[in-house]
Amino acid sequence: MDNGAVTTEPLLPAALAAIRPLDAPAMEAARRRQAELTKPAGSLGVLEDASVRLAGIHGTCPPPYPDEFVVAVFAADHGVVASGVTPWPQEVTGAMVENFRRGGAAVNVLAAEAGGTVVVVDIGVVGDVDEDAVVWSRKVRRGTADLAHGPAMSRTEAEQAIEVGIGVAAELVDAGYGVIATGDMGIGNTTASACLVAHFTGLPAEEVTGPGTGVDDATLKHKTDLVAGAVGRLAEDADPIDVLAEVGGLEHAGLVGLVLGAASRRVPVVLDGVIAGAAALVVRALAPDAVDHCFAGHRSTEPGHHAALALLGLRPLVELDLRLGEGTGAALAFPLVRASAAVLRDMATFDDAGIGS
Ligand SMILES: Cc1cc2ncn([C@H]3O[C@H](COP(=O)(O)O)[C@@H](O)[C@H]3O)c2cc1C
Ligand SMILES: O=C(O)c1cccnc1
Repeated sequence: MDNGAVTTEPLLPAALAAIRPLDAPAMEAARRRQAELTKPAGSLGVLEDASVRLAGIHGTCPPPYPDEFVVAVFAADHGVVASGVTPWPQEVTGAMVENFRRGGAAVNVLAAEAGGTVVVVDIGVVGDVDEDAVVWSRKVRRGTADLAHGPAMSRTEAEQAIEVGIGVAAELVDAGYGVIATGDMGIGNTTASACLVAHFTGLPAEEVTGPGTGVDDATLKHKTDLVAGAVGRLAEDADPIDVLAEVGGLEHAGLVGLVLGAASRRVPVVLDGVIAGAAALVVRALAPDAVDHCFAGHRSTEPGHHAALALLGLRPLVELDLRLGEGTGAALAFPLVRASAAVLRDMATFDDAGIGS
């Protein structure tokens, strides 16, 4: 790592060892309590399911009410931009990091609306990025190599980036955040996402490659062919971290670590769009129980996100045709997760209210 950080004990083995299935008795208690609350059984729909999941993650019913949440935006550049998969220049990644720092991006606005904080992790932006309270310097390398022509990064770099994510999760949990939302910034990252989704779902590139920030038909065809070619280099049973190194991004690897780290501490994660969904597929391959600690904040219009959520078995909390990333969909969904905890904690039971059921 070129940030001078000295890695001591690797964090990944300990995180994987600490991840447990959801707590079945706490989930059963939450289901029983939902049935006793003053409403027809099941009438709060997905909110009831969310409250049961929260109880299972925390191992208590009612689960703690999450006052605060943080969006951890992992930012990195992608060598595949040189292959013409996005209309935007690479410099936009670093420029958006400065926009996040100043509070001017969509995720800043939407996180603030929901009472959340934004932290940006430079895990691989090409240009120099200054560190402060908002932007954390954790560069593993300055952008990936072009995945069209060979591995995006080495396995060691992918592992380092996962370690960064686990470390960030630990810092955020220690700082008291009760829910962590995922965010991403990286011009070109919908191409790497499509590769990950195609590999892990086994679906053809045409079904999981989308326009990203918006490309014309010819560019979408080129992007799709490029994804098919890159995924074709991977053995079906390839090790998930090798897959990440071959066709993923540094922010994907960071997000893998973030989810694993949060799950290992029994802290819920709200996933954002296709970039988070692609990272969660790597998580699923490494530690399936960690996926149960996640909520799908929303479903983006990118086709790969539909495919990823289907395989993850996660139902999106909102569907608003967003196609931005940054953590915007996760920030919008956080109040729903919080509301599900409030229902379990605050609603009266039929007994309390003296209403016969
Ligand atoms: C100004 C701007 C702000 C963004 N915020 C998130 N993204 C999103 O778009 C990019 C992925 O799309 P593609 O693969 O087509 O390049 C990522 O940076 C993602 O975070 C943005 C993109 C732009 C241009
Ligand atoms: O689904 C997303 O998060 C997304 C879609 C398009 C571009 N950037 C992100």
